Amino acid sequence: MSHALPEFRGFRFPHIKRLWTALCQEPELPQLDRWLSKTLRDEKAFGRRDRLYYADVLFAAMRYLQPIVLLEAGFKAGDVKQFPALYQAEDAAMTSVTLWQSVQALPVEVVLFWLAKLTDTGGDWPREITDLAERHQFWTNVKQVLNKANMNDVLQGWRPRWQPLLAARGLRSGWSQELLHPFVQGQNTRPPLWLRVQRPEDVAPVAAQIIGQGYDLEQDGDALKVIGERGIYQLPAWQEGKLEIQDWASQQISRAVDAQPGEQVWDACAGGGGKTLAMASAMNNKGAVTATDIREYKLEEIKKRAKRAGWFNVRRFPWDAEAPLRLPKEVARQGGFDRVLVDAPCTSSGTWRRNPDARWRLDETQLTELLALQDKILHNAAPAVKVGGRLVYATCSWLEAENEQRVEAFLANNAGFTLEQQQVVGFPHQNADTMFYAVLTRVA
Ligand SMILES: C[S@@+](CC[C@H](N)C(=O)[O-])C[C@H]1O[C@@H](n2cnc3c(N)ncnc32)[C@H](O)[C@@H]1O
Repeated sequence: MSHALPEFRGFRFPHIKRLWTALCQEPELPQLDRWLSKTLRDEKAFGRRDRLYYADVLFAAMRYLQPIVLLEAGFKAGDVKQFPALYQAEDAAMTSVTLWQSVQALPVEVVLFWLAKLTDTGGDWPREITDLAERHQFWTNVKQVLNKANMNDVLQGWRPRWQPLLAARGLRSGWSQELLHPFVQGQNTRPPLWLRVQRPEDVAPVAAQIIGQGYDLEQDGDALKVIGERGIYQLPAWQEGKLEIQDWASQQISRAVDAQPGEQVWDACAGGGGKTLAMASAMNNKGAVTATDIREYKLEEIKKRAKRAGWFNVRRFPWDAEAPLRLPKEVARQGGFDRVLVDAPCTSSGTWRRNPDARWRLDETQLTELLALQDKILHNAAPAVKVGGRLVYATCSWLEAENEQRVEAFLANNAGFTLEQQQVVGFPHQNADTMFYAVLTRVA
């Protein structure tokens, strides 16, 4: 299930090389989707299909960064038997910084060669590659030795050091052995586009409109899954504000909050407001949603989106989780919020399918900092929940350390809360991102 690329055609190489070389000028591992939207906007000579093609190639290369670097190192070392040991050792020492430095040092044609092998893409070979026969032979041999060493997954861009983390997730969530391998492979495929319709009465007419425009559509309850997403912004339903793009796993988190009309709800880490809007939808302009975030500019996005959707009960202000929130008067009067969502900053490991560069950023330092931040946010958000109210802790990560272990740490210090349920939702059970939520009740 590798990410299928159209066959390489030599006339496209100069453009791929130019784009890849420009990408490698970035001093740090770049966030590819942002980089692409900025860069491709300036490529006036490209048509729509060109843009999609070049974006696909760069996305694929980003997914396979580590195997590309290490295959070249192994080829240069020339001892195929030692390749699994070399891979293990390099993986143990590699950080996002050293990986990116190694990528920057590789000739672009070498990147394309290994990318073609890893993704099973046929077509032309860059003419700069003069040792093709030896490279083909090395590839055939490498696959055999990795297979023998039970290390096939490294050719999916899966780091050996993630193996125990995935095993722990499998154990905790009861994923069968048969699910673990597709989970790894699935990291190299993009999930489809999921849409949320603002108002329940619009679901059927909007679905009919999307199908009428020639899209393939599947429904999971009220969530709509669109295949062949490109051009969705032209739909009248989109322009009329009836639709939001929101991953299916993310929709399940807002549903777990179960906001009711007339309640006081706080979205503590609201970001651009994906979940704020979903909760406002459920409340239908009755009661209020308070959206906060440390980054004030993100809250501006919520203002626009709420207006577009016709929700007038969303208020916004910055909050940086250094201390508990000063409750708005009417919330204080009722003893706190009815529901609080803490959608915490995390490694985003559950979004690797969409943002392939995020996987290479996951390292010990990043994780340690995030765990402390998650504890702090949860600890300082909790006092705002009224007795009898609900606290939902969520991440877009599948790592136990960011999820169940944070909930355990919280419960150990907050005896007034009980855990109702916790689970990972989305991929591999659904074709979506992978996310986690825990539902807690304040009992005292
Ligand atoms: C996972 S994102 C939120 C995504 C958002 N809920 C959505 O559905 O679109 C986490 C958010 O936490 C915010 N954040 C990071 N550190 C914070 C802090 N110390 N206090 C409050 N928010 C923080 C980030 O700015 C980011 O927007």
